[in-house]
Amino acid sequence: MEDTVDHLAHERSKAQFNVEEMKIIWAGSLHALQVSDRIAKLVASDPGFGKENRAVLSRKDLFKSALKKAAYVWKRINELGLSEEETSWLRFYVDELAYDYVHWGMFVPAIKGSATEEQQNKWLPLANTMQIIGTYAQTELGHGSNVRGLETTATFDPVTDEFIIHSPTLTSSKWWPGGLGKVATHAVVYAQLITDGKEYGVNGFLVQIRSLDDHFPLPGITVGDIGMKFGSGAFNSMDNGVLRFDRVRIPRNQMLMRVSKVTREGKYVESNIPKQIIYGAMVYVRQTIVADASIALSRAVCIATRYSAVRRQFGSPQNDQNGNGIETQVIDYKTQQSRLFPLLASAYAFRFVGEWLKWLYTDLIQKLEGNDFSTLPEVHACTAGLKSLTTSAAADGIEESRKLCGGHGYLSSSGLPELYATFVPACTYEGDNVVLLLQVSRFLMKTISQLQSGKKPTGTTAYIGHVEHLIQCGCNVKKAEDWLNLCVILEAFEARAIRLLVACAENLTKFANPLQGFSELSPDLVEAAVAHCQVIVVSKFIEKLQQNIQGIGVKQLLETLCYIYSLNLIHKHLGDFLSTRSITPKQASLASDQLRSLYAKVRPNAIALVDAFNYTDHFLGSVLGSYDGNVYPKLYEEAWKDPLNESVVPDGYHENIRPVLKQQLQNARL
Ligand SMILES: Cc1cc2nc3c(=O)[nH]c(=O)nc-3n(C[C@H](O)[C@H](O)[C@H](O)COP(=O)(O)OP(=O)(O)OC[C@H]3O[C@@H](n4cnc5c(N)ncnc54)[C@H](O)[C@@H]3O)c2cc1C
Repeated sequence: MEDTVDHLAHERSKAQFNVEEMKIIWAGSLHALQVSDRIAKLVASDPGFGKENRAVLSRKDLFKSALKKAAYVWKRINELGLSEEETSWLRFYVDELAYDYVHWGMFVPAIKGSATEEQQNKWLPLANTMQIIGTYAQTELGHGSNVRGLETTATFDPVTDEFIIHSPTLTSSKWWPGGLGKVATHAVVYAQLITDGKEYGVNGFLVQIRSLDDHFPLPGITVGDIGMKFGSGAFNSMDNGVLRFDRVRIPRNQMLMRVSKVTREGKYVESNIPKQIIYGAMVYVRQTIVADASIALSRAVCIATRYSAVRRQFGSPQNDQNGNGIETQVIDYKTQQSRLFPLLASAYAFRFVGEWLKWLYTDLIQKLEGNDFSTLPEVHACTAGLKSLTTSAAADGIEESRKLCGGHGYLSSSGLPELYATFVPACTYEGDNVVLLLQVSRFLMKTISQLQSGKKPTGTTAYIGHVEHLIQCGCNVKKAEDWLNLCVILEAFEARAIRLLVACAENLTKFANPLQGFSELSPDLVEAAVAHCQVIVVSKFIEKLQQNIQGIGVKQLLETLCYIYSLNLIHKHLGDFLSTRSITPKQASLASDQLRSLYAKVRPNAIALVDAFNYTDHFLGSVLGSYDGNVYPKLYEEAWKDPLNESVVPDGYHENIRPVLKQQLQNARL
C-alpha cells in the first residue's frame, strides 16, 4: 500500500496559528523540540524498535520481545554515546514497558534519595552501568496504601552484624514490584526494622535476590511473576513479581541509612535530616507521572481528533466537485466537539502544570540542599494532588477518546485499548488516587486551622490566605463574553475551593472525635481537595499565558484552550459552583453559551493543535491517528495481519465447527 496523499491537508490548511511555534511551546523549548524530534525519528526508523504485533503475542513471546528491546535500547544508548537527556527521550519513544522502567524510574531514585553518600558510591556505579538490575519492593499481598502495615521484617543480629529479612506470613509476600518476577538481581525492600527487641517502623534495605552468575534466586528467596494483567500487550510485557524471604541475611550496611541507621551495637539512631526528606523522591516520581498523564491523554486526543476529521456519518449530503454527495465529518457534530475539545484543552493544561512541577521539583531540591525544609509539606501535597487529578482525568479521557472513535476505537489497531490498559494503573500505583486526595485534604484542613494563629499559607495554598475576600466575593459575569476574563475565572475557582474547604473544616468541628469526623466527611474532603487541585491547574495555565509566547495566533489559541478547560470544569462540577454560590444559575448558563463559541474557534485549528504534539506514527501506534489520515486502507490491511487470518479455514474446523453444521455432535470427540 503506497499512498503519499495527505488526507488531512485541507484541515491543516485551515489552521490560524503557527504550528511550528506551538510545537516549541508543547516541547518546552526549541532545544527540547529538536532533541526529542531527532530521537523520535531515530526510534521510528529502527526496525529493532518495531511494536506492530504486541497485542497478539503470547505472554511469553511478549516478555521475550520486551527483554530483547530493553537490551537493544541499552546497546544503542552506549553505541551512540547518548546524553542523559537523549537517553530518556529514547526510552520514552521506544514505548515498551520492561524492567528498565522500574530500574531507572524507582530503584535508582530510591538509592539516590535514601542511601548515604558512601552507600551511593558503592551501589550507583553498578546500577548506572546495569551490572545490577534493581526493583522497588514495597507493596505486599496484604498491604499497599497502608505502608505502616507492611509485615516483612528486618531483624538486626548483633552477633554477625547482619539483618535477617523475613516474610512471616503469606500476606507479607512482596507483590507487584515491576521487573521482580524474572529479571531483577537486587531490590530495595521495605521492611519493619527490629533491633534490640524493639520495632522502629518501615525502612528500606538493599537486598540481592538473584545470583549474578546463573540468575538463580539466592538461598532463602522465593520469587516469580504474579500473572497476566489487564488488556493485551500493555503491562503484560512487565514481570511484576512476588517475593518471599526465609530468614535471608544481608550485611548491616545494606540498610539505606540516610535518614536513620542502626549502629554496630544495634542502636537505632535518627539523623538530623527530617524523615520527610523521603518525600523528595516521591515528589520526583509523581511529577514524572503528571508528565506521563499529559502524554497519554494527548496521544489519545491526537488519535480521536484526526479520526474525527476523517470519519463521516449522516448529515445533509452536500455535493463535492464531482457531484457526489458527501457526509458530515463527525468532528463537526457539536456533541463530538463538546466531548473532544475539553480533552484537547486538558492535555495542554496538564502539559503546562507538569512543566511547572518539574521546575518545582528542582526548586525543592535546591532548598533541601540548603537545609530549608519549609516548603516540603506544601510541595508534597501539591504533587500528590496533581498526580491524582491528572491521572484520573487522563484515564477517563483515553476511554472517552475510544468512544469518540466509535467501533473502530475498540480495535487494537486503533492504539487506544493498549494505551488505556497501560496508563490506567497510574491511578493506583505511586499512591491510590483517593488515598492521595485524603492526604491532600488533611494538609488543607491543617492549613485552614493555622490561619487563626496568623500562619500565612504559601505557594499553591496562598489563595487560602484571602479567605475573607473569597467567602464574600461575588462573580460579576453578566453576559457570555464576561467569562473571557482569566481573573474572573480564577476567582470563581478559588471561591468554590475555599468555600468547600471551609465547610469541611466547620463540619469537622461538630465531631467530638476528629478521626471519626474525618472518616465520616471523607467524601466531601476528597471533593474539596479536587477543587483545590483544579485551582492549581487553572492558575498554572494562566501563568503560562503570561509568559512571552511567540508565533502568529499561538497565544490566542492557548487562551481559547485555557477558557475551554476552565469553563468545561465549571460545567462538569456545576453542583459545587452553585451550592457554594460561587456563581449563579444564570452565569452557569452563560458559561455554556461561551463554551459553544469557544468550540467553534477551536474547530478549524483542531488538527494543527494535535500536530503540535509532534508525535510520529510509530509512537502513536494507531491506524486511526496516522498523520496522513489514510484510515480505511490501513484498517483493512491491519485486519489481514491477524494470526486468525493465517489460514482461510480455521484450526478447529474439523473438530468443532463441522460436527455442528453436519448435525454430528453425538459422534464428535469433544
Ligand atoms: C501496574 C502496577 C505496578 C506496580 N508497581 C509496583 C512496584 O514497582 N513496586 C511496589 O512496591 N508496588 C507496585 N505496585 C503496587 C501499588 O503501589 C499499589 O497497588 C498501590 O499503592 C495501592 O495499594 P493497594 O493495591 O494495596 O490498594 P488498597 O489500598 O488496598 O486500595 C483498595 C481500595 O481501598 C481504598 N482505600 C485504601 N485505603 C483507604 C483509606 N485510608 N481511605 C479510603 N479509602 C481507602 C482505595 O481507594 C481503593 O479503592 C504496582 C501496582 C500496579 C497496579
